[in-house]
Amino acid sequence: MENIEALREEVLAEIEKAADLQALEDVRISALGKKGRITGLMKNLGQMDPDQRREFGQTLNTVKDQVAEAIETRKSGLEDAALNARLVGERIDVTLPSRMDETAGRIHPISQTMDEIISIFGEMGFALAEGPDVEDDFHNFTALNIPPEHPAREMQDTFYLPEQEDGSRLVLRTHTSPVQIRTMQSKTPPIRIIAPGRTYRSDSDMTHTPMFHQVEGLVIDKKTHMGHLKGCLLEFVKTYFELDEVPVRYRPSFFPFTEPSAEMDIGCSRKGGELKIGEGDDWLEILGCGMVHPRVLAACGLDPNEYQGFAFGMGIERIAMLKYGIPDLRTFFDTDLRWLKHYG
Ligand SMILES: Cc1ccc(OCc2nc(C(=O)N[C@H]3CCS(=O)(=O)C3)cs2)cc1
Repeated sequence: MENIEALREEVLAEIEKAADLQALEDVRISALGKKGRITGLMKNLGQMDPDQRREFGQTLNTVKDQVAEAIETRKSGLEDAALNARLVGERIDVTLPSRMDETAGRIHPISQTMDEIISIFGEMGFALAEGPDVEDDFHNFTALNIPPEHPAREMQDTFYLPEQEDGSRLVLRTHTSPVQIRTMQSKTPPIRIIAPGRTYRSDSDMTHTPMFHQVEGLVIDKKTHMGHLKGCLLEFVKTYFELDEVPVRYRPSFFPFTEPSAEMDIGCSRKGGELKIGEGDDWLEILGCGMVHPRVLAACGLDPNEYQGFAFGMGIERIAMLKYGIPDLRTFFDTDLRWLKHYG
């Protein structure tokens, strides 16, 4: 029995000393394998008398279990150590700057502004509506109560495409209003849409480019009135400029497609050449708006006695210039990467 105890101590010591999984496996084979030292003792059982065999056998099984358990424990320890060694060796420091050249793409300020405005009105229940950039005379002018001799139809304002075979003239739309016309022709009220997109006017100076972006909105329902218009637009400017309160004022204006028409200003301060929205005693024009003219409703097949609506329109470049402090409109389209990196 003493030599079983001596062998147990010897094997347990070898297990503890095993420096890696292979060394441990070698100890296991040398102790418990077919020709192992513990297995070998089992062969002696045959020469013993029953009492001796029972006692020896129990002791031997106990030692086998203890050695097997010690091997498993040591194996788990070695596996954990091997895993930790890998984790340390293969650790990636995610805080290190990328080796990639940092010219990652950016969203253009115009796209950012449009997306934000669309999202704000989306939250207010407006659906996104789009339409063609090339429009016909009816959808871009006539249906909007813009009479034949109106200056907006002049060549110095509007881009005309070559005359069609039937003599009609197509234009590059001068506003996104045709989208609202098409919507009123195809959908039954209530209507709440926001119509963003490119618009074109034959203009070019520091505050005008031949192509620019607009977002217009339209609400058509029963008993809609100016209070709805003012509540809706106030909510928009508070959310867009991230202010709890924004002073606004409405100045009477004229657009053929709305009556009454107004321009909405927000309170701001320009002290020291720095523009601050929402405070001060100065004013900044943000958008135009008004109640949809009855003739426009009628042109789309809606009865002005049954339905009323309001509409508004804003220039995206103008809004983005305000929010991002961009001085020159033309820089939006210079594709200067330094500019895009700065404002993007
Ligand atoms: C059927 C329909 C009926 C009415 C509509 O009114 C859209 C409106 N737009 C304005 C307006 O002031 N727009 C300008 C703002 C700056 S801008 O980009 O130059 C164009 C006022 S009301 C539109 C569609």
